[in-house]
Amino acid sequence: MSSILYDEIPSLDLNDFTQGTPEEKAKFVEDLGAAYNNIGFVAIKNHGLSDDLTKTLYQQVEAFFSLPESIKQQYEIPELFGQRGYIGKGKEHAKGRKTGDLKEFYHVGQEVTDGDPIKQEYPDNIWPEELSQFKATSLEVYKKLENAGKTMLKAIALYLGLDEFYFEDKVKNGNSILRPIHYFPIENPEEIPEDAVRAAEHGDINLITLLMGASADGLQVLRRDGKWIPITALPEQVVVNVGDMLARLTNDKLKSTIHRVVNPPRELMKTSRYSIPFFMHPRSDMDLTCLESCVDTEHPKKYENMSAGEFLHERLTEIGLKK
Ligand SMILES: O=C(O)CCC(=O)C(=O)O
Ligand SMILES: [Fe+2]
Repeated sequence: MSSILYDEIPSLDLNDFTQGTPEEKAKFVEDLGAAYNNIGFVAIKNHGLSDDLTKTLYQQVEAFFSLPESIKQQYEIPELFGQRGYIGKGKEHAKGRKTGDLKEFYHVGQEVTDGDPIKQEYPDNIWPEELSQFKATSLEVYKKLENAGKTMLKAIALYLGLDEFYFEDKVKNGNSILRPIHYFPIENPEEIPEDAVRAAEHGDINLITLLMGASADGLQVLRRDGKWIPITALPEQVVVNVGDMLARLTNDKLKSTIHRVVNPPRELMKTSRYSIPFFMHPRSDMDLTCLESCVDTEHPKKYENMSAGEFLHERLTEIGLKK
């Protein structure tokens, strides 16, 4: 096993995998595997999201979070445990913490349209009436990121020595979530809890995360030697990282790296930050039992057998979204 200490996250071109020669495709798989084995994050270009679509979604998202609190609250439905719609300021906290993060966000989930009975497992999406393009734009971005995620999972499967299509049926109509986030301005820093941060250090729950907008300052990843590395993605790149479900499946061969979003310096406290992660989840019945190929005497099995649905339920309770 290699042990590279990256100073920044590696950059890859998804076209090498989808349109490249067999050599380019193999190199993509090898580079991706090395990056996920070491730091758990890469930045990719040619992910299929156009600049225009990205811009339109950001514009809709900024307009939504600018609505009066009383309107936004109409889209917060407690019975949904934050699975769909608006989730207000300070509601979510990282696992093992009590102080809420300095953010508000909105969850858009899977729209099942092909008669798959899994539709009954998912609550309906909630759409803000005030914004004419929010629904169409977020669903279009959802599809694009889901497709890019499926391609990344093909490369991951090959790296793990599995069939290229190993994940295909597991993520079909999966429980993925698109999450536009607003890290709101802090008018009076004295009034927030002393240990409150934009997003406290955490690992993501899902298989992989595709993050639009990580080019804004603040996102950092924890390197194996304990050093925090800032993410320096370009505007046209999407950052793709390993989540806890994929780490479980691979017995930590692929690393779900701890990351956080730090507060801005005091003079910038009154500014907003936006980001839009797409959390790629499988269907709830996916078995996350460690792959046999990832367990040996040097790497004893670390995780008990669990389905994706069981793991998700456990984690949502730990982060304050589910009671
Ligand atoms: O806002 C970001 O850049 C990252 C957000 C994040 O890590 C998360 O929501 O899980
Ligand atoms: Fe995260």
